[in-house]
Amino acid sequence: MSAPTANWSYPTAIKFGPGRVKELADHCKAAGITKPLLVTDKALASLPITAQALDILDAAGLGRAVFSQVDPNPNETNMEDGLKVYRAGGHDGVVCFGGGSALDLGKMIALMVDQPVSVWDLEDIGDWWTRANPDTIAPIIAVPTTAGTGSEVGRAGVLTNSATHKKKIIFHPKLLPVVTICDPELTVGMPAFITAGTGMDALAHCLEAFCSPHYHPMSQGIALEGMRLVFENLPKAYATPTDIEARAHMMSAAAMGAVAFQKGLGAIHSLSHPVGAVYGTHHGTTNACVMPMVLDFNRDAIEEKITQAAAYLGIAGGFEGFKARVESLRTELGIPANLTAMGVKAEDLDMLTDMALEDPSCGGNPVEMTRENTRALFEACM
Ligand SMILES: NC(=O)c1ccc[n+]([C@@H]2O[C@H](COP(=O)([O-])OP(=O)(O)OC[C@H]3O[C@@H](n4cnc5c(N)ncnc54)[C@H](O)[C@@H]3O)[C@@H](O)[C@H]2O)c1
Ligand SMILES: [Fe+2]
Repeated sequence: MSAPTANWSYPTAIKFGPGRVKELADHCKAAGITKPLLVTDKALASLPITAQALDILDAAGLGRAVFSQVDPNPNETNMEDGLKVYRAGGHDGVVCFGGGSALDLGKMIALMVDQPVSVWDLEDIGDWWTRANPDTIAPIIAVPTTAGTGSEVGRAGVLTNSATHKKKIIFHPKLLPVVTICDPELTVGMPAFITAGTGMDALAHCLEAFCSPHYHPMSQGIALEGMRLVFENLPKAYATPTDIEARAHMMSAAAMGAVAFQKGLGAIHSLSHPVGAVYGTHHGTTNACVMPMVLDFNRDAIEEKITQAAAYLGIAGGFEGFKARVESLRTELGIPANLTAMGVKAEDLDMLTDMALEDPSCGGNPVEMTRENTRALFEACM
């Protein structure tokens, strides 16, 4: 099988397949966007894939501009700078082009063009999103260049509050892109450690959704098949960056992870969010680092489910076999085996524990997270 090409409409319109970025201008026009602001990050802005996307917009006569002041783990200053460019340029839509950082920041710009409330009032808590004026949210087209976060099919963006160093999940139903272009050729140039970390983020989404106790059989099925795609294709994409078929399957797995995690996330993400916010570590790499320890932490609640998953995935040895597979994948991908190796300091563990317990991902963890067991989990990760 070569890399698949397909048009999907779940959960939004997904134009999937190699080379499909060429359709970018057509989709802008169809969405009523005549003057897109392309939001990307500083490193991507100088790469040929970004020049190619801009050429496509230029050839169609769309009056585009670029905003690339996007940090990894983007913050509200990036958003405010982007909003100034958006408003000054009279733009009428956002093309989010990049990894999760650029996608999320582009979504925040689209959301906050003209809102009566602060972005922090739109955190993914209860019905806070109803505080926003939906009519001023700009249309979003997403073009992922990593295969991990799934932000391209999600209705949330992660924004770091640079004053408090807390990562906040900002939610609105209209943050779902009107069209997503999943072109695996765009992911070929990712640095190897980003291929590894983003791919493990997709696995973390599928695994945590699968283990979450909430009732959502549709997500359960998607999460299981998403895990299969990661186990089979991430080592191939890492070893042979030009393997377009493996890259395509990883793009599917990333989107599936984000679809699945409406069922819930868990301790992997609630630990990883504060670590990323405080130390600036890569999100997916941090998730992968703590994944085996979180499996142990949740063992009593998930052993049966993981044993079923292992059988489907062709992994021998039930829970232990599954955990060993995660550990060997982590080693194969060159991901640190503990948080100490990622720069986390023992003296920060109390603060990180407090922050983890505030993270909304805690709510989806199959074992209740308390101050005592979360602190012990952090220690086990060091
Ligand atoms: N919205 C969501 O649902 C969601 C889910 C998970 C994570 N996130 C967030 O997404 C962010 C992480 O996103 P990410 O893991 O995609 O990393 P990223 O967007 O921070 O990108 C990592 C690095 O890879 C580079 N890069 C990206 N694509 C490239 C390519 N094709 N070629 C060469 N270099 C490339 C970027 O320039 C950057 O330096 C975090 O802020 C995380 O919290 C959001
Ligand atoms: Fe994630």
